[in-house]
Amino acid sequence: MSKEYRMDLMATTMMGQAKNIVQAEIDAVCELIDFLRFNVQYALSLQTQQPLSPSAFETINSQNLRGMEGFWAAISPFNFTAIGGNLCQSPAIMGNVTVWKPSDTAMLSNYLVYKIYREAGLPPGVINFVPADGPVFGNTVTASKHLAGINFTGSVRTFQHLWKQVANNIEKYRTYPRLIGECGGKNFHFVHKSGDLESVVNGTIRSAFEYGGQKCSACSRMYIPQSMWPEVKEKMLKIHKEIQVGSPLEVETFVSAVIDDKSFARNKSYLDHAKSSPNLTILAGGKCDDSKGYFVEPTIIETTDPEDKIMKEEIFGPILTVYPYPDDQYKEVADILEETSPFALTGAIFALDEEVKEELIDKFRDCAGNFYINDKSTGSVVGQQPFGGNRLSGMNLKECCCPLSYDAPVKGGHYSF
Ligand SMILES: NC(=O)c1ccc[n+]([C@@H]2O[C@H](COP(=O)([O-])OP(=O)(O)OC[C@H]3O[C@@H](n4cnc5c(N)ncnc54)[C@H](O)[C@@H]3O)[C@@H](O)[C@H]2O)c1
Ligand SMILES: N[C@@H](CCC=O)C(=O)O
Repeated sequence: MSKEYRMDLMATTMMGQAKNIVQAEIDAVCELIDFLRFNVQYALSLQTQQPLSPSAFETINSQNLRGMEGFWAAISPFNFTAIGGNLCQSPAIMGNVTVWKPSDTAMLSNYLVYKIYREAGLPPGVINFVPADGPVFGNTVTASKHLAGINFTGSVRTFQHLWKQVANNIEKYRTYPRLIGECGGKNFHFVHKSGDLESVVNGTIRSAFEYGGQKCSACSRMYIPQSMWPEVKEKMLKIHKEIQVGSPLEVETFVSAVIDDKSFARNKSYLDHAKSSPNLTILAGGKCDDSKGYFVEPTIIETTDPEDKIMKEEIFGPILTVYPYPDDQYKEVADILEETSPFALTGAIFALDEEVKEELIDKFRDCAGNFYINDKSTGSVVGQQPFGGNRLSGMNLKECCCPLSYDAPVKGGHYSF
């Protein structure tokens, strides 16, 4: 990809989706290129999987991969330019036609991705870029008898709605549509008293607040031993004071506005809940302002109730809630975590005690599609930490089914501002 296009992809992602320059590069350039490279290599490797031919002198058996009849609907979220560029092109690489509906709030960068594909030689009619209202698009594609599949990333609510629409129309289709959905999360950091304090502090600040907590993998709840909390809190509050909130176009900005008015209202409702609930104390942030841009302060909340709704529901903004627990009760608290939320996208444990580590890995095996050990819950790299959620977060469809995709060194999560 030319330097000009890489710059344009970053610029459109910064302006349209309010990513700072670092986050825009990770997403719109690096991850998109990684997806393109990975998908081609993966498609080629699928071709090599052939059935047995036990008596090759008499019979040669073969299996050919071909595109499906009809079209795939690719429906993408606002938060990653690379995800839009991936959802539409991965079915196309396998020989399918896709109709790509970008998010209403990521149109500019996504259109540029489409133009780059066309300029790179993609024939007309293979990937069809169709900006549209979500429900109008959903109603239209699920009513078509030619629907071959849906490649969706976004919220649980939208995916379940689409699934129901397909079920209601099931008798109309020429072929059974394949449904692929990767959805939301309520990602956790679970700290044991043997965890490395600096990794906890830096990893949690990054995971909770990079891109304003609008990565599907962002940490939004943390469980920490009471003995560690005072020092971790002090260090986190110190870093919090240095976080720059502002325009994504300013190079020192760490957190910018959330994506739109709906997101602002959702974030505000959780801040209002925190202000009125006796179980919750706002330690830092807590304000929001939509007079110019939809700004929500990076917020750290402490809770005395690990089952408060703020520990269960996806907020998708820069709001982190921390539950300090009695040090000797980590097993009981792990049980609570396991049951608290219907999501299971990403999670991380911070523990250096080998026995405890093994115990927690086993305990949380179904709580996260991507599981991190002594590292933050965000930042998966294509081909290195295959991504996909469990339970309501997704279908765990990754190129590798290993539930423990990443065992990082203890210092792996370090970061300096
Ligand atoms: N698991 C993952 O890999 C992953 C990655 C990124 C984002 N997400 C999740 O995505 C969500 C944030 O993205 P969002 O706000 O764009 O999600 P969303 O569900 O609001 O929208 C996703 C897409 O669906 C479209 N849509 C909305 N209603 C529709 C309908 N009735 N029929 C058809 N399409 C419809 C939207 O226009 C958009 O293009 C969060 O829940 C986040 O966790 C998950
Ligand atoms: N690759 C991203 C996940 C994408 C979801 O929004 C991460 O792990 O940070």
